[in-house]
Amino acid sequence: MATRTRPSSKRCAVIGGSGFLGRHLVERLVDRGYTVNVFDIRQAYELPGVMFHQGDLCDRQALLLALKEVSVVFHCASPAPASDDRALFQRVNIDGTRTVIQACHEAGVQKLILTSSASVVFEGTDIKNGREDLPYAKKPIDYYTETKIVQEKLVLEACSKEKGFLTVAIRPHGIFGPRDPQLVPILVDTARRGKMKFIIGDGSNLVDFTYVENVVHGHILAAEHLKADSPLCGQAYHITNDEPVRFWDFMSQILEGLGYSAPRYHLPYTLVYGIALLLWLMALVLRPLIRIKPTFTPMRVALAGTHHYYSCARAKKDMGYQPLVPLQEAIVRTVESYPHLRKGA
Ligand SMILES: NC(=O)c1ccc[n+]([C@@H]2O[C@H](COP(=O)([O-])OP(=O)(O)OC[C@H]3O[C@@H](n4cnc5c(N)ncnc54)[C@H](O)[C@@H]3O)[C@@H](O)[C@H]2O)c1
Ligand SMILES: CC(C)CCC[C@@H](C)[C@H]1CC[C@H]2C3=C(CC[C@]12C)[C@@]1(C)CC[C@H](O)[C@@H](C(=O)O)[C@@H]1CC3
Repeated sequence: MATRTRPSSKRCAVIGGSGFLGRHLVERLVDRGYTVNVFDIRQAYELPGVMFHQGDLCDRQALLLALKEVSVVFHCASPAPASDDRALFQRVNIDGTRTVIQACHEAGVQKLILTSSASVVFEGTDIKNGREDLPYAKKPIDYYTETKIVQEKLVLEACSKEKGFLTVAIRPHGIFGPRDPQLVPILVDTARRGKMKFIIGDGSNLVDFTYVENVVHGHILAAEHLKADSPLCGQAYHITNDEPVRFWDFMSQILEGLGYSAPRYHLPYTLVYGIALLLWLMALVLRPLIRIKPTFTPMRVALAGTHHYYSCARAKKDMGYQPLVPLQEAIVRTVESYPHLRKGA
């Protein structure tokens, strides 16, 4: 059992703090006067006022060192969705989150803020202005989503006013911004391979894309509003840009901003989804022999061809959330941040 010293409310830990969202969160926390411990399997940068602890979150002893005298923990670590590795997701998102909760108890942590995902309720059919009371997906499309559901339940069920351990889950959707290793790089790579010529479906589907600084703002508000007498205890909150946009308009704006052509030709949604499912099954069967990573996974096709946007009214009401950066400005800032991905660069 770790020896407890009184934690300061401005001392926090960010698990996954070397990642895209984690690093933006760490930078903002430092600006706001927090002392930050980063816990991650890799150290990606150095920052004054930030102490790095390298380790696997499944290792309780390693975690305990990073949680010493910490009162607030942000848990935003996860394997990348593209890894599609069931055992890894199970180990990190489920078993590892149990370990995080246990280590928080042992270290005397008072608040745990989990980065969940709005996808926990998405199973490939339209969601329009979805609220947090939508049921969890009964048939999640991929392992990532399957384990994010269990992870969120574990964290919310651990909330206990009696034990003085408060938890909340933030559900962002489609995070984008500078240094994102997923959305823009995958999009550009697909365009460079000549595969971004087609619009899946009729192109009218509305979705949420959320600028990383708004997601960070939602996390910090949640941490600061999470109190024993607040409605946040044990609840999930959507954090979005509150400006649903046509999926294909958003993609086209990023592509054209970087000098690539926007997709023009339409393909029927069911056809592309069927092909993606077939490719995914083939990749699964061949996995012991060869590792194939299809670009058009069933999850990506579902996200590209359906409506999925969420209401953030609960976050506005309970924690005074408002997006700080509007969508158009966010797109401009994002495009400018990727000069190395411009066509011809
Ligand atoms: N990117 C999005 O669009 C999006 C949307 C909704 C929710 N989320 C969630 O936000 C969180 C952050 O995502 P991101 O996009 O910044 O991903 P990211 O891959 O950039 O960051 C994840 C970090 O977790 C670390 N990590 C992974 N396994 C670990 C382990 N076993 N122990 C310690 N550290 C480990 C990685 O090293 C990485 O630095 C994740 O929980 C993700 O599920 C992301
Ligand atoms: C190949 C094309 C059809 C699409 C190319 C762009 C995609 C790589 C992105 C478009 C929407 C993105 C997205 C995610 C990953 C990258 C995209 C598929 C998530 C699945 C990442 C994990 C998050 O938890 C999801 C969320 O709920 O926010 C993301 C949803 C959007």
